[in-house]
Amino acid sequence: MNRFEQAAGRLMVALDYPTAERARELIKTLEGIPCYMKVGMQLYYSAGPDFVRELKERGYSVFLDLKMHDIPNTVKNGAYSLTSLGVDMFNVHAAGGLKMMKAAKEGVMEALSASPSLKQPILIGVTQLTSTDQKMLNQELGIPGTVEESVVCYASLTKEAGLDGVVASPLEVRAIKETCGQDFKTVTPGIRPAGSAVGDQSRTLTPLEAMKQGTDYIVVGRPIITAPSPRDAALQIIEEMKQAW
Ligand SMILES: O=c1ccn([C@@H]2O[C@H](COP(=O)(O)O)[C@@H](O)[C@H]2O)c(=O)[nH]1
Repeated sequence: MNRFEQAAGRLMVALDYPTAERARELIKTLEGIPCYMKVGMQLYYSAGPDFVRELKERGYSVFLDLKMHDIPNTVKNGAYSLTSLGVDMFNVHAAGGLKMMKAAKEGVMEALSASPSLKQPILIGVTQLTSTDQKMLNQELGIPGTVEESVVCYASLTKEAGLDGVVASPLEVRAIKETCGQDFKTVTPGIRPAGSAVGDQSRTLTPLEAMKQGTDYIVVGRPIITAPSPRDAALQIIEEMKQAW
């Protein structure tokens, strides 16, 4: 694998579109770039599992970003379904607690036992959303301490539950890896190339800065999908990622 492919495989493009048709247009412009495709609630709720199967048939790795958060039994059954669907990565909210996250892992393992040809998905916990800032954490959510402390606390809980990693901002990657180990995966949204609009994100870094923090995957939506040329935007981000090595 060359450096371009290595970097592209760590870029997750957020297909935040209302329909499969719109997502397909973007995918066409990114042809030949072996990035991960992230399917979130907007697209999944409209296009469903068929669109995930289509992405898999086209050879993409798929992160299904549905952030499950429910009682343990429900999450276990959801995890069973998503594992059976063949996604490469999916997530649950760490705020659902240890029992809920362990149940998610059980759902994965039961699906794998029922269909041994399935590949085990990477299962990750969402810590604090990258839109959450210090004031919101303390005053709205009623969680004391710093954002980093809360993120590391959720990351430790996620590891204890047997999951593979977390979603966090790139600003917390070093602290997460120091506490949970270098192999514990970090998936980081809140990526903003220099000069691009921050929007509703609160905890951001550029692609290069995020890679230098040691993140495993960067998630990029609007800076690519709303760019005049999404292909050029994605290629520029990959070039920036490569500079970290
Ligand atoms: O904490 C989180 C968890 C998930 N996301 C998702 O990542 C993308 C980011 O999109 P941008 O347009 O680059 O802001 C989006 O799909 C979110 O749902 C996140 O941003 N933060």
